Amino acid sequence: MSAVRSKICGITCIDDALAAVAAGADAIGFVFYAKSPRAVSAQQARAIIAALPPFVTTVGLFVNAGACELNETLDAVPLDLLQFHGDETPEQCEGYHRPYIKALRVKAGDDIAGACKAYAGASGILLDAYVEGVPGGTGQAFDWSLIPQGLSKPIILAGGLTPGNVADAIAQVRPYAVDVSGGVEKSKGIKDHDRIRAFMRAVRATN
Ligand SMILES: O=C(O)c1ccccc1NCC(=O)[C@H](O)[C@H](O)COP(=O)(O)O
Repeated sequence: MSAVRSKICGITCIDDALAAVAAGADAIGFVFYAKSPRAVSAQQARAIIAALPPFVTTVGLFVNAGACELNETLDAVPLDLLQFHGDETPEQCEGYHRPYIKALRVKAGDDIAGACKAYAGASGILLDAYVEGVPGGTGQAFDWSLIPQGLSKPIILAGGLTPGNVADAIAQVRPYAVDVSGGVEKSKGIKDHDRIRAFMRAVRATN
């Protein structure tokens, strides 16, 4: 099995971004969703990305953003990958002609295999916890046994991951990548660099 990749999401400052990269994160995520305490402006994200060394994937996260708002962000911010975390249809996701991942908030009975087929153009599918009324960044894990084997897309596992449970999550799910936000924070939007390092050590120990 190839090494599991990692994304640290909800990055709001240069120091946290550099700490994530130094710890070995493959990608960092920026939340462009105003209702989140982790939300950043295009200017903030641009400044953080300008401070990054090469070979770090930058991910822009949107929740049902309008085309105008999303295109303005794309014009201002050098994003490598889009993450659609709302109810965006496959057609809407495809409409930006950029690599993207689609997030699914998982609850019992969801047809995850069908969703992987529906979002045929996605680079990957991010599986996150379903919490009524909260689109993401919940800090809640979901029942990983709900994830079927043999899905047609690379799976990014998210939702309540921490330095303490990520190894078990990888052993059980064998995802392409893991994604974390709250589990490596001091407070919403402020990352704890020791927890980032502990999380990345735990991921590397499975590789
Ligand atoms: O992080 C947020 O605040 C957020 C808000 C609205 C939609 C999505 C959001 N985050 C998406 C992510 O990719 C998070 O990393 C993912 O939901 C996992 O979060 P956590 O459970 O805190 O690790």
